[in-house]
Amino acid sequence: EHENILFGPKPFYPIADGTAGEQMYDALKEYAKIAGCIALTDGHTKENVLYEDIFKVTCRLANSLTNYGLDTNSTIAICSENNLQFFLPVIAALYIGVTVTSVNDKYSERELLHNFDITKPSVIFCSVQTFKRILTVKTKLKYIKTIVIINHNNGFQGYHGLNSFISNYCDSDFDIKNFKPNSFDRSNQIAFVMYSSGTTGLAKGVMISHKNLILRFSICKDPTFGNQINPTTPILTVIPFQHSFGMFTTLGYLTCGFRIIIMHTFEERLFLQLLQDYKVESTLLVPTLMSLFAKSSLIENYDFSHLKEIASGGAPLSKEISEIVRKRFTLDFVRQGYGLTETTSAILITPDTDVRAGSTGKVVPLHAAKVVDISNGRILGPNQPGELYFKGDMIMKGYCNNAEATSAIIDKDGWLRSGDIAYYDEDAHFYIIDRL
Ligand SMILES: O=C(O)[C@H]1CSC(c2nc3ccc(N4CCCCCC4)cc3s2)=N1
Repeated sequence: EHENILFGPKPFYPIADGTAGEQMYDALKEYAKIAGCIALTDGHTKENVLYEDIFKVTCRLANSLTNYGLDTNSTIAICSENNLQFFLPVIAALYIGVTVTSVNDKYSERELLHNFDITKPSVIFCSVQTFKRILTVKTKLKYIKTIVIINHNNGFQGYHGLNSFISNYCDSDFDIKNFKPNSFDRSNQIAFVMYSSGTTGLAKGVMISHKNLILRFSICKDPTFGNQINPTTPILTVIPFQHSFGMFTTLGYLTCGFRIIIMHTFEERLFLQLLQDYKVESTLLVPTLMSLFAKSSLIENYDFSHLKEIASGGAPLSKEISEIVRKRFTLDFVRQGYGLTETTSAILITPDTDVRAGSTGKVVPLHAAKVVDISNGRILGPNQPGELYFKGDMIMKGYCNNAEATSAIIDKDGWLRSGDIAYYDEDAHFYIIDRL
């Protein structure tokens, strides 16, 4: 009965122990020892944040959150555009098992109210830019205890900035040498709640466990499906951190010690200038930006000799656009990944040595896929289109407080329905055809 079920290969490295918070802590502690090792660079302001800064601030912030009264039953929200501070509350929460829910920084108050109604966060970490909307929403929701403005040191209008929150709640005798992330059951503890409309219209809360997340950490280090682990490797990303694609790729990059150049708004000239000036080796794009580069007249003006890969995700990428961009950047291949919010991150990824034009890749380690005939439920063989199903430890725990919607998408054997029509070729490379 394993007929026509496609399994990913063994992981290159065995799955590491510990929660996602413990694994992140170990990685940051390691890179913090490399003097001057840069973690993040703001592509707009050129400001840098070092691994040792992130390590120190996240440990102090975790201690502050604990003293504020948060624990593994608590949820915090992050509502911010891409910036250098975005991951500080996220990582601090991972250390102590506080659940993080990330909401779209472009959302209206009504959309924010709907999302917060699902997750009921007690503290909202926002930016100067989102503060006004968050303050209005807070006045309507009694379970929100306070707001912290992450890209402001001292805060304003009676609310703390990141530094003033820490100096107010961190142990006065805090010594980082004594700080340790909490240990808890990584399979059950919810690390994130992300929002997805799934196969219906209404936004639901997707529960991602620490176990789901450490599988992403493992895959991003896999030489075939991810990147080589060379600290300081420059990566450029414009993917919104608030969405699964940007959140889990960037967290993965931090566990690899990469130098991540970030943008909060896409500007073509700046993007190309950053690729050149920082000798970027890999960059993440979405298909709309791939199409823009397919038509761009600026590419010839820059030197991309260090660029090894362009990787696309977040939506299907046409073979034509992929080929045009590959040639224009004189690359051997453009890599693709396919994932759903419900599968944490990419569950199909082009293996870097075997990229087929138009294919979104092969099944990642420790997962399985099958293509099902929607008329009779039979599992199909190669080159026969049907509905894609997935199974494995990146499949979400379920939808927040919505057992009915969960059982509608994950069956009793743990197979998740994708809602996408696809086929695979004789060598198990997958091709997405359409949305159901
Ligand atoms: O389409 C979606 O709803 C979102 C949910 S999470 C997601 C993806 N996550 C990832 C994570 C990584 C990648 N990569 C592109 C392929 C090259 C190697 C890995 C990076 C592609 C994707 S697409 N797509």
